[in-house]
Amino acid sequence: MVELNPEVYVLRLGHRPNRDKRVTTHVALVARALGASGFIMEGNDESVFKSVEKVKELWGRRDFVVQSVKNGRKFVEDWRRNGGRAIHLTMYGEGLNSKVGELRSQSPLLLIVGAEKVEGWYFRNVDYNVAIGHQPHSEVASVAIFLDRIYMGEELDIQYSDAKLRILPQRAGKRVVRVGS
Ligand SMILES: C[S@@+](CC[C@H](N)C(=O)[O-])C[C@H]1O[C@@H](n2cnc3c(N)ncnc32)[C@H](O)[C@@H]1O
Repeated sequence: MVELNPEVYVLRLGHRPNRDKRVTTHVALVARALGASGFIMEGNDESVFKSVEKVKELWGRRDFVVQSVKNGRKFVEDWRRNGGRAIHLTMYGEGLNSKVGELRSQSPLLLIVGAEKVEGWYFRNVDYNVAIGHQPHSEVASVAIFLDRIYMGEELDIQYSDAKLRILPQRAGKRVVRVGS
């Protein structure tokens, strides 16, 4: 497996169980697939956690952390107190191009993404507010682009050694082989 640095975790704020199941699940799946080490959600939603656990079980990376926290602010405070860097992804922040070099040399990183409006507290109490372009789009795209840029595309070659299933890439059609139990 490729060794990716820095270590990145994703904190999802503002999840609304009646509206955000799919998007929040996608934030977590993108984080896992593109090399992050864990997904933390403020609040709880068993259906999101179940979907991610199912993917881990079949496709590997069983050590990918999936955690629910009651209070996102406290999590960020503790994270920073323990030496981690907190990065809020927001279209109002500083452009990723100007920050990515500096961020590559720091670890672990906590990426914070919202659902609707993110409280002002986060803008003031993180190490960086980083924009993935200055247009409104999506938390899923923001996490994906951030990980791709920080890992410079190496995350696309990840193979998880504890996977039960592996894809044999095809020009056309699908081939999936069972590699573990
Ligand atoms: C659907 S957007 C919500 C935007 C919301 N209207 C606001 O004012 O924050 C959900 C999340 O996607 C992320 N996001 C959207 N566009 C972004 C951008 N251009 N750069 C970085 N993150 C972005 C942010 O983390 C945001 O909280």
